[in-house]
Amino acid sequence: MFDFKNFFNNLDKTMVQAKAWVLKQHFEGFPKYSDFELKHEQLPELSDGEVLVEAMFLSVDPYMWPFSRFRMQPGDVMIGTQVAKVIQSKNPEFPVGSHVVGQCGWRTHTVSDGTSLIRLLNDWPLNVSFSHALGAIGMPGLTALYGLEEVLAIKPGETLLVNAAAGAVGSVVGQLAKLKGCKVVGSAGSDAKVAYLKELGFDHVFNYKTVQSLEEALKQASPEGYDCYFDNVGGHFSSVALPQMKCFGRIAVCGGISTYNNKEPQTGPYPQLTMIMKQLHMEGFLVGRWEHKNQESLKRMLTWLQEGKLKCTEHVTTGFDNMPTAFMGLLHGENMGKAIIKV
Ligand SMILES: NC(=O)C1=CN([C@@H]2O[C@H](COP(=O)(O)OP(=O)(O)OC[C@H]3O[C@@H](n4cnc5c(N)ncnc54)[C@H](OP(=O)(O)O)[C@@H]3O)[C@@H](O)[C@H]2O)C=CC1
Ligand SMILES: CCCCC/C=C\CC(=O)/C=C/C=C/C=C\[C@@H](O)CCCC(=O)O
Repeated sequence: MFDFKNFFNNLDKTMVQAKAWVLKQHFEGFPKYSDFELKHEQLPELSDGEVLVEAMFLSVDPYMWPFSRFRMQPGDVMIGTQVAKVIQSKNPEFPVGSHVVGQCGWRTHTVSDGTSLIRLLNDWPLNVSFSHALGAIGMPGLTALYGLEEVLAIKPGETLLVNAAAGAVGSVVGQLAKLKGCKVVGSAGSDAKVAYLKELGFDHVFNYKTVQSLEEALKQASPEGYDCYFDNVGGHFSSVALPQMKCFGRIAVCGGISTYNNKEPQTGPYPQLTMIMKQLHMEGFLVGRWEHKNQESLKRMLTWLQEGKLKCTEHVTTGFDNMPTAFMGLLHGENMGKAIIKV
């Protein structure tokens, strides 16, 4: 006689209840709560080679806006990276209790076959939060490092301008530039962020939302202009910053967050004449271009962190159900440092 009671009892134990945030419809302008939908799902028992990971920390990033438009369809689970713990395993490379970082999306639990999507966080220092694998010791930190070294090739004594400077990428950009012996000018959207950046050692910082004139603020910060510009914001800010570049200046186009929420494309002064007259070099980049360097680069970043040369600040939102809130908060500039969700 088949023991249905035992079967269903065991079935519940092996089938994990997971939650996932899906994109209900594409964002039109600034994201709204109604653009997201929380789904519940039962995950199947593991097959050989698979692991079940449970999210500990999840990242919200600006790229999720543009990437959702180009990489996702309504109904897809929101893209994103998380730090997770292996809670069930049929893959000897990922023992239960190990920690991973992976592009699992906005999910509480994920079944993975252990391929490229997840990476073991082996030998992670006990005194360093795993969450930093989503920030300074992860994709944003690498973005800062590669933008400075590979794109700008910044040299000691040069003057760097960085906007969104109190954020995950910008705050690392400024600190690394200081380590490289540069003068660093940063902009951010609150007085608290300005104070934080001055504590980090930025030479000059201003609140772009409250200055009388952005042009004057840039001139006062560096009357002789800028050798390098690490652009996270684009739009009007960059239109004003470009004419203040020194001749042969270099611009790393990292992001354009001032434009992501626009329903209509922004138009502004065209850069060509300024670029010709000042013989500027402007280069867009994606952090994945140097993936082959990530292992050595992450070791360098971790060393600077442990030596106290790199400070990592996080803006923590608690609760998986608050992911849309954290994401929209990021786009509103509510975060100082790396925006993460602690489950
Ligand atoms: N090219 C690449 O490979 C990568 C690019 N990026 C880009 O780098 C930039 C920074 O990313 P990240 O550090 O993760 O994010 P941040 O942690 O810096 O958070 C975003 C910040 O952008 C600022 N911001 C938001 N909306 C606007 C606006 N309308 N105008 C001006 N500033 C705004 C806010 O700070 P504030 O208080 O200053 O307004 C906000 O805190 C983004 O543009 C992102 O797309 C990130 C990773 C990889
Ligand atoms: C496809 C349009 C790209 C527009 C670029 C906009 C912003 C730049 C930016 O923020 C880039 C971020 C890059 C992140 C890279 C790696 C990952 O952690 C995200 C991977 C997402 C994916 O590939 O699915």
